[in-house]
This record gives sequence, C-alpha cells and structure tokens, in this order.
Amino acid sequence: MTQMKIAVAGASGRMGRMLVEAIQNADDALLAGALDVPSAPELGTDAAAFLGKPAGVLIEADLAKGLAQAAYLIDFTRPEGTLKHLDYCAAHGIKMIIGTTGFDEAGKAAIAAAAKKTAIVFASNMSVGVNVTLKLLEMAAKSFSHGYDIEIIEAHHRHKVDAPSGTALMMGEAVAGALGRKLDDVAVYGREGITGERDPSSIGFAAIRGGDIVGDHTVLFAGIGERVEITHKSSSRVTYAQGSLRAARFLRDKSSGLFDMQDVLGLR
Ligand SMILES: NC(=O)C1=CN([C@@H]2O[C@H](COP(=O)(O)OP(=O)(O)OC[C@H]3O[C@@H](n4cnc5c(N)ncnc54)[C@H](OP(=O)(O)O)[C@@H]3O)[C@@H](O)[C@H]2O)C=CC1
Ligand SMILES: O=C(O)C1=N[C@H](C(=O)O)C[C@H](O)C1
Repeated sequence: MTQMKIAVAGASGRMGRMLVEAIQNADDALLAGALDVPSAPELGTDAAAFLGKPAGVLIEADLAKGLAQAAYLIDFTRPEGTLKHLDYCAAHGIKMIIGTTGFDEAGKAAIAAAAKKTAIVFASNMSVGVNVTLKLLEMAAKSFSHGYDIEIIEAHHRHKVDAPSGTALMMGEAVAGALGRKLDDVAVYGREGITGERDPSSIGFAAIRGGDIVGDHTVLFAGIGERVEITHKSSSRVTYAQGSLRAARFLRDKSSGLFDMQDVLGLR
C-alpha cells in the first residue's frame, strides 16, 4: 500500500512533535511537510531534528511550500491558524485531520463548508479512551436522568489557552443530547458569589489548570446518598497522535465529507 504523505501544522508544538514522531515511526505514513508560525524559532530547521534523526523536511511558514508534497494535513494549532490552513487545503484537495479546540460557531461552520470540497476528520479528542467514554456517558445519562446533578470537571497543563476543554464540551454535548437537552441552554461555566441553589437541569463545568497535566476529565452524577464518577485520564499525548494516524487511514478512500472519531472508530 502506498504511504500517506502527511504534513503537520504547528510542527514545533507539543502535539506537532508527537505527530512528527508518530509519522516517522509508521510504515504507512511519510512526513511530507511541516508548518509553523513565522515567529517560531524552529522555522527553517528539520522537522524531525528533535528526534536526532532528520526527516529531510524543513518547517515552513509559507503554506504553498509546506504543503507542496502533502495529501493530508494534521492540524493541532489554534483556531485562527487552522482556519487559514483550511481554506488552502479545501482549495487544493488536501485532506485534513483537525484536533485544534476552541472554535466559535463560525469556525465550526467554516470547517463544515470546507468538508464539501475535501475530506476532514474534526474531533476535540483523538484518543480511543475518550471516544469510548462518550458512549458510556450517553448510557449513564439516560439512567441518571432524574435526581442526579451532572457536573464536568477537567484538568490540563498550565499552557492550555482554552476552557472548558474541547473534550469537556463534547462530554457535555453527549450527556445533554442523551437527556434531550441543548447544552447551550443548560451549561453553567464556573460559579462565583451568591449563585442561588443549583438548577437541577443544569450541567456545570469546572476547569483546573496546572503543571504538566496531559488531560483529565470526570463527569460526576451526584444523587442523594450516592454519586457516580466517570473519569478518563491521559498519561501521554501519544494516544492523540496515534488516533490522528487512524483518522488519516480512515480518510484514505474519502474525497470529501466531515467525520469525527466516532466515525473513525466505528462507534456511531
Ligand atoms: N483533539 C485532540 O485530541 C487534542 C487537541 N489538542 C489541541 O491542539 C491544539 C494545540 O495544542 P498543543 O500542541 O498543546 O499547543 P502548542 O502551543 O504546544 O502548539 C501549537 C502549535 O501551533 C502553533 N501556532 C500557534 N498559533 C498559530 C497560528 N495562528 N497558525 C499556525 N500555527 C500556530 C504554535 O506556534 P507557537 O508556539 O510559536 O505559538 C505551536 O507550534 C490546542 O487547541 C489543543 O487544545 C491537544 C491535544 C489533543
Ligand atoms: O490542550 C490540550 O492539551 C488538550 N486539548 C484537548 C481538549 O481541549 O479537549 C484534548 C486533550 O484534553 C488535551
């Protein structure tokens, strides 16, 4: 089988490096390009230099140069970066795997529109564990639909810029959907001061930031006399990188369409 020619955006970032390493170690993938912002100190250097084994691929800021050889772009950057890459990829038929979080509604609509021109997997969490947990949450939410308060607690490293995490929001969507509620109508993002008693239909979010926590998520169903907690903890970013490669493999035979990791993992 031919190798997938994959470029990585944000190549010198935490996820970018994980992805470069995963591609270098995969028999069915070839690192075909690397992008980063013009101010990145690593610009112009070999994307795999940090592994001590150069790939012969330089980190570029220019999209035409960085994507010239690529059939896929894996993008874990920031919404404004991803949306710029999206336009280019849609215009040039480059498939995308988008892991970036923190999009507003307009950003999500732009991704859906681009998926009419190229194939895209877009998911706030690429790990198998989190995606299976989403199914467990749907089941639990249906059983705890009355008499249980639902709160979502997430913890991440000190460098994370968006809150709540994309995963916490996906978990909120899964739980709200199973209960026939709209997350926008019931979400409570943090509490302070005289808040009044808890609205029983609400879904609360709390975000913790500190140190090098890779990503912890707990959904709490709190009743009278008991509580159930469903928790996922990532101990390494490798799970996100491997999930992204699975997503690229899933896109091999697709030329357009918007998919998520539930599609990739056959969980829908
Ligand atoms: N879906 C999933 O499974 C996962 C999603 N994520 C998400 O991925 C994203 C990146 O996370 P992480 O790797 O930790 O972050 P980092 O900050 O370590 O990496 C982001 C990279 O993108 C670059 N970048 C920043 N702004 C832009 C821009 N406007 N255009 C292009 N590139 C840009 C950064 O450059 P510079 O450092 O110079 O600013 C950096 O190289 C986040 O949104 C995070 O939530 C993370 C892990 C898993
Ligand atoms: O920024 C991170 O690190 C992570 N971001 C994703 C999110 O916002 O859910 C996925 C994972 O939790 C790590």
